[in-house]
Amino acid sequence: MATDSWALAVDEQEAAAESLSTLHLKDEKTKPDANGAVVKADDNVEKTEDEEKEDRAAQSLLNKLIRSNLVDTTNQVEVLQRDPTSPLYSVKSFEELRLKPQLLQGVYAMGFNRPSKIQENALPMMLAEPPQNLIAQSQSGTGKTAAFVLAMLSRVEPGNKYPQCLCLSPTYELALQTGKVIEQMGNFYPDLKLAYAVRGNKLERGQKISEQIVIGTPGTVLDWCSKLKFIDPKKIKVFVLDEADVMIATQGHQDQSIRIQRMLPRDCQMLLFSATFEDSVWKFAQKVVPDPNIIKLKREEETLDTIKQYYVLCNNRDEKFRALCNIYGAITIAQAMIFCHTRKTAGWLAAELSREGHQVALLSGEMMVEQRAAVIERFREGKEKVLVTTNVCARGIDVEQVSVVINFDLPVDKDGNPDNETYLHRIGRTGRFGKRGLAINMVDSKHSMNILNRIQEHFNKKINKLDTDDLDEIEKINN
Ligand SMILES: Nc1ncnc2c1ncn2[C@@H]1O[C@H](COP(=O)(O)OP(=O)(O)OP(=O)(O)O)[C@@H](O)[C@H]1O
Repeated sequence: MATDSWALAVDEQEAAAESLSTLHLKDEKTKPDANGAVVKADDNVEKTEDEEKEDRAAQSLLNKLIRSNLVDTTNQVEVLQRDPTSPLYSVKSFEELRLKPQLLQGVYAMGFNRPSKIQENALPMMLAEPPQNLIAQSQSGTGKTAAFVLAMLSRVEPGNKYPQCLCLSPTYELALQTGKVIEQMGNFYPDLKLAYAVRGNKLERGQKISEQIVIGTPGTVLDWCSKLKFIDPKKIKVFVLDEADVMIATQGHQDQSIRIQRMLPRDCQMLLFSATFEDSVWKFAQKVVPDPNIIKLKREEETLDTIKQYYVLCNNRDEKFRALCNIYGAITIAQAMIFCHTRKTAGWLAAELSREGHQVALLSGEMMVEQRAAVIERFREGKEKVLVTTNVCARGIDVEQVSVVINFDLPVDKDGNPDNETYLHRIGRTGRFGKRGLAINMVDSKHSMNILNRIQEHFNKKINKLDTDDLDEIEKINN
């Protein structure tokens, strides 16, 4: 039958997509290295960062695992109302939202005192009557998950034993993280139950789900709504599509999400969240969220204004290492991050630095996400003083207390051109953390000198030469 064949195709798509997205999570043949970090046994293959597929889902999970509180931002929220003539409400306290007492209790029990920047505008919109649709974009850690969980919990009726809120996540692991927030915030609803529609969660055919909130990945949710009929989509009141940017990066998820959305009643509230908002996300968002209100919160701009930048001229990798040791010998570096172009160089450098007696942490692409989160956590706590990493691993991770950044290799894109954006992100600071910083670039060829010059021109900021054989000169840079 036609329906069976597409359901089968969906199955296959999701299985393929999930095996891709869990690539970094699988325990491959691993062995602990000198620092106790786990690295794959066969690490001899030279892989450039560009060959390492950027795994957005893994990155997103990593961010969630290492985040302990809200990312504060001074940028203004941009609001586009569906009906521009209606007054725009924003709230400065949770009390103003007139939440059910048990929900307010849950919010306070989580330690939230006041709404975050995006929540100030998003919450009144999401809780309005009649329900309104919303597309919201803000960087990771600004309170999106907490906002839509609150919206679901305020609409759910625990007395009704069937699914009323449906939340789509790109992966099983991300679904679990959101599930934890629902459980925490919904802690004071004794009858509230949560079901995970994820691969491997098998139910008997013909069964109906009694849980009021279902969270899952698109393929399985689609099966549960259509082929298996565990969920009656017509009874869904709130539909959340989380991490839309990650979602559309996975093949098949976009179509599946749209198919699910088509089964929902017209008056179902549709909410979509994304950390970024490139064209493809925007197009997708418009397909799944009719008549939306739109909220955008710009990322804090990074600048090089408070950073002293230097370069060191070397002939090869060993000389770069010696220069690094000289720098360490001359100035006191509380904590440094060192970026390498390949995993292999990163592994080699970490081992050499350990041999020299440094406490080194290595962040490498083949580590499982949880292990990477643990390494970052230890580094943040100051247990290690040097973090050696490739760019792919460190993308999007802020370690605010790092004052020295060393580009052991300069950032280049896949065509070998300077990657200015990555340079800025590695070294730059946002206004808020405007502490002075020090950046040292290692140059080991004509080609890398050319890259450095182009970076210099791009930012119109001078990068001074540093002679690492002259200890007095090195000492001066730290003043
Ligand atoms: N109003 C608030 N007050 C204090 N802490 C909050 C508030 N809202 C959320 N948080 C906390 O801030 C952190 C980030 O929030 P949240 O996970 O909702 O952000 P997000 O934008 O969904 O980011 P991500 O997509 O990475 O999860 C979490 O630890 C959360 O518990």
